[in-house]
Amino acid sequence: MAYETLLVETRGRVGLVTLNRPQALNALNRQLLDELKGVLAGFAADAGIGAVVITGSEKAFAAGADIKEMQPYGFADAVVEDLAAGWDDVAAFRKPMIAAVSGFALGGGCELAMMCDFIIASETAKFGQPEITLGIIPGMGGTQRLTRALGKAKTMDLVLTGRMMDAAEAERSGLVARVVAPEKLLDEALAAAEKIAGFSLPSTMMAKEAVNRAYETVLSEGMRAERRLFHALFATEDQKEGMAAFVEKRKPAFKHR
Ligand SMILES: CC(C)(O)CC(=O)SCCNC(=O)CCNC(=O)[C@H](O)C(C)(C)COP(=O)(O)OP(=O)(O)OC[C@H]1O[C@@H](n2cnc3c(N)ncnc32)[C@H](O)[C@@H]1OP(=O)(O)O
Repeated sequence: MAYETLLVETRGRVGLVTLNRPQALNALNRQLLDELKGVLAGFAADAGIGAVVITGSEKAFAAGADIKEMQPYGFADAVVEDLAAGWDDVAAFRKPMIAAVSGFALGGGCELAMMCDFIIASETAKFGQPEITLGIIPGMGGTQRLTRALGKAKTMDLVLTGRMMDAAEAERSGLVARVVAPEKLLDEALAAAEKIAGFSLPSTMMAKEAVNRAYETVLSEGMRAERRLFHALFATEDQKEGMAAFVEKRKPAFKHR
């Protein structure tokens, strides 16, 4: 299937989505969101996909939501359309998803990267929430996910000044999992995704669900959720296979069930 704003391919068990609006530094417009949601729904339903990588261009992962598209909105339009709410479907994707970020990841671009399970950044990456310079605030989760990732002080600094932080600062602050040379970015992200996709899919999905629970609940509830997910995995064929393979000193052949 052809998309106007995305390039989509599969590499083995990995789905690779490249944001493709170079003329607008991959600004996130309605069409891109619709296309991305469609692609992710396809990957969600495809048993052959075990992980996804989202990337952009060398210059920009994404320079934010499309300002030209938002410019004419009034309050009523934003409320009635529930502007930015459609991105919650992207954040709700249940298989592991990695953001491979080069260049600008600003506003909605930074927020999209944070919807992924972790971020691998090129040394050239620049993160920021510059919405304040436009007379608005982040609307795709920036004030919430950034605070959870960086803490209040750094988030206030970024959100209130609108400044950008480079990859080294983003890694030091805990936003980014790894920083790599620009030419290694995609290979590193695809290798990580391939590795994840080789594990039992129920276990990677439950690992993701359990870690995400830590963001949404108190410790005792999170522990209970983890324990139940942990117990549930003993009902899978892959748990039998994984442990048998360890004992028999061979590689496991997971069937993802
Ligand atoms: C989702 C919410 C609710 O949280 C809100 C948001 O995301 S609001 C958007 C937040 N993002 C920004 O404010 C960043 C806007 N862009 C820039 O500041 C600059 O483009 C830059 C610093 C990223 C790069 O600057 P430069 O290299 O000088 O390139 P430009 O000439 O500025 O851009 C090239 C081209 O892309 C268009 N562009 C860039 N960003 C956006 C955007 N977010 N929306 C729409 N269009 C964008 C820019 O207008 C240029 O196109 P032309 O005007 O030349 O046709």
